[in-house]
Amino acid sequence: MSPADVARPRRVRALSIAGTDPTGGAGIAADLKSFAAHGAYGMAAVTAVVAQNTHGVRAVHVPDVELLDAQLDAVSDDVVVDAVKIGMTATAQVAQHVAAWLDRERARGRTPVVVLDPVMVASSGDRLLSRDAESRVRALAVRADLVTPNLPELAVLVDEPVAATWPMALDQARRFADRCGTAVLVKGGHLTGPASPDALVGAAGVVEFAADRVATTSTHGTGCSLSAALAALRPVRADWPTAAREAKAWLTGAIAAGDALLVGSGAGPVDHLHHLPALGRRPFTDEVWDEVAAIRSACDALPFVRALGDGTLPLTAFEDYLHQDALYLADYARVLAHASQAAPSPTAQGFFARGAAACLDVEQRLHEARLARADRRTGGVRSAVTRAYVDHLLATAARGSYAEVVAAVLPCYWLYADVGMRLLARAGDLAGHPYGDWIALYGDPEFAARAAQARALVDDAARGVDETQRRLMAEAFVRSCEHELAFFAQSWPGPGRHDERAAGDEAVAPGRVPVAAT
Ligand SMILES: Nc1ncnc2c1ncn2[C@@H]1O[C@H](COP(=O)(O)OP(=O)(O)OP(=O)(O)O)[C@@H](O)[C@H]1O
Ligand SMILES: Cc1ncc(CO)c(N)n1
Repeated sequence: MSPADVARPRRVRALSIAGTDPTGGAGIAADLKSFAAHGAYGMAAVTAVVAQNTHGVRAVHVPDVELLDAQLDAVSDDVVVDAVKIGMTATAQVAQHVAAWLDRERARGRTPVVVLDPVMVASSGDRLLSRDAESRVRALAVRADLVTPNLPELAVLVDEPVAATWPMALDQARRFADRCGTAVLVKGGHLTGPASPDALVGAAGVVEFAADRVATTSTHGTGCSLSAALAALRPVRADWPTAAREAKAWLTGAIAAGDALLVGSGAGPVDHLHHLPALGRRPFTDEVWDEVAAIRSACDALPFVRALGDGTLPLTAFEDYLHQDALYLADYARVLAHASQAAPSPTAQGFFARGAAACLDVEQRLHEARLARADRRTGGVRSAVTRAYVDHLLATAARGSYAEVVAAVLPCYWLYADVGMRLLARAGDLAGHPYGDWIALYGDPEFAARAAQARALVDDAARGVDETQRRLMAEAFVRSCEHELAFFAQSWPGPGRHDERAAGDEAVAPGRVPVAAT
């Protein structure tokens, strides 16, 4: 036995033994997607090659059973299988060979969870199991831990007419479960009416899983997908009811999301990955960086930023800016502390806590060294621009989610690292540069690395949220970028200065001189 067999696997090793569907909605393709959607490592052995699409089955080829045996042995000679899902067996011989393989696994002391979806007829009405194979499928059911028939399949298994009502179906399931000693998940997809319930019928009684019927034709492969989900989940869930409740809720969502796939013009497939909306999307920060391209160019073009870079900025304008920045950073630090408090991981918690401390420490030191007048270091009046930015951040912290807050605080890292890097590259040698200390601080690769870490945390947050939240994150980010632009612009003494300041400055505290008037 290899060390890998002894160690606990990170994922359930799940094997599908089933037929194919080149359009990916049913059979092995559906099983593998369903395994992945439930965190399992998927494997597959092909029983039958089926030419089918969302309209129906065109041709079926069942390879020699020797090839099936060889596939199954290739898997079990090499891999410990934790869960097996058996779908289309096609012929009596295939069903018999799968049963024999299960017996060989048991003889080796292996006891994978076995879910049997007794596929007999496709949703299109085409037969997928020869009639003489039906008794062999019953023999397979005896070896399974769970059988998942739809109503017509259940009728065949008990050799009775198709149940006309849900109570009749439950009664058939009860009798079949007793007869073969295997739990039955009877599926209500073929009922008519506003509901599509399933029920688990076994030794522990009947557990029903209610669900509204989704008004859709995207139900191709629902049975395959459900049985594969059950196989993937059972090894890592306490019992069948827990696994079934979870699989059913997931499947209902997958059915509802199926139409949007636009796959085929018949009965379309379900969206197995509907619960992972961020999958395959561009990272959030790439998307919003493009959204603020105009703001970034406007920042670079600001007379204030250009003059800061080439050293021609009047010192009073720089001090004016730094003073507002000190006032800003004091509140920004509070918002970072809030992000730390709400953070979902120790990494994020530590990052934002250190960020809060750094604002009050490293960056404030620049202000203290720079701002000769003590009243500008420790107090003073926020300009309207500063207040608007801080109010946006504080409001986001008060009302928004963690994801929105981190999106709102990101521009302060990222835009500064971006501007700083370019100013440093343009200035080249900072020796003798009047604002060399400022440029060195924000142009530092160390600061760029912190901005990159902030970006990664924002992308982590974006992966876990729905579309509405993602939009709110983008809004918070863009708004902060707009405030950053206005913030740089506010201290420019000449043309190009944002002039909303004079009109909207914060009320002057008694005895205080407004910044704009100094
Ligand atoms: N329109 C629907 N809305 C919600 N759930 C549905 C709908 N149709 C089927 N289901 C669910 O999908 C699962 C499969 O049910 P169904 O009885 O259709 O099995 P099946 O016939 O084996 O599926 P397949 O279409 O793969 O052959 C069950 O959980 C059932 O309740
Ligand atoms: C291969 C295969 N298995 C199962 C079904 C039932 O949907 C199907 N259509 N095709």
